[in-house]
Amino acid sequence: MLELQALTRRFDTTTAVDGVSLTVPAGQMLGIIGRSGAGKSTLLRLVNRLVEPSAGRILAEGRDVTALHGWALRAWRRDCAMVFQQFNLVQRLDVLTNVLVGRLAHQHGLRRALVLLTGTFSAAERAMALAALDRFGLAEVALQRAETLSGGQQQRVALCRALMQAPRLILADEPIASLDPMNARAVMEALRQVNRAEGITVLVNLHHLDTAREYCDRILAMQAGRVVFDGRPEALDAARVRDVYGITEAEFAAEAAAAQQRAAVA
Ligand SMILES: Nc1ncnc2c1ncn2[C@@H]1O[C@H](COP(=O)(O)OP(=O)(O)OP(=O)(O)O)[C@@H](O)[C@H]1O
Repeated sequence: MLELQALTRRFDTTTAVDGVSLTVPAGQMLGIIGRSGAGKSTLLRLVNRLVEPSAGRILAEGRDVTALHGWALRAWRRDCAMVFQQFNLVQRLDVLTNVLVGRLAHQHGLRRALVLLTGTFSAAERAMALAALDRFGLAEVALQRAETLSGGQQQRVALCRALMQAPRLILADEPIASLDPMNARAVMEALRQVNRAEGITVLVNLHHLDTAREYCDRILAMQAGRVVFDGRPEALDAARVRDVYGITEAEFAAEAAAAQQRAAVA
């Protein structure tokens, strides 16, 4: 179970996340929605401490994550795999190696240095990476350079890399914002599969309400750093959207489409 207690992050005059309190049961698929600048990315990055809180606490199974440092913080970050909007693969490397990179989180000291220098992973690790790729229909492209793959394929490779960390939590920051609808669907299906099959908790930032409704157990809507809705997807109907955001669902969707277009050309 993940618990956020009055979590706050300020950047100069902006309060990106403003006193967010929330409990996420293990195995939940939580969709976080909000207009641009609502604080979604900052919230995710607070969870794995890529961004440090200005105030508040994060607890994981009762343990104070906010107080961790050194190896314990590294172990927490390994528990929280991150999936990014732009995939963040090494384009000139082959797909299999990109996936194996996720395993580096489990290597330390001399062994890690050796792997980094020589790129030699064990047969067991390579088999694990291939199995992950195979699960998402990507085994055939394992030896191709990442740059030869479509965006949707690249994002699924990034998910395989995340799984190599053997995470407890996946933090997916706008994972489908740069993808066309078909690829977006494939990536959301893959995320759901991982959530359902392994019971990995997923926190996923989304621009599209419909996607959040279709795939998530629960939706958190943010506005100006605050939680303005937290509940079952079906409770966030058109009337509630208007209530919460002061715009219609169609306007919300149009904004999301514009954001998606900006992401695609970025
Ligand atoms: N490193 C930073 N320095 C200064 N301001 C920041 C920083 N990161 C985020 N912010 C500000 O905090 C607010 C929330 O940003 P955040 O990226 O978390 O929102 P978001 O909901 O993810 O938006 P988007 O959907 O556009 O990615 C914004 O006003 C943003 O400009």
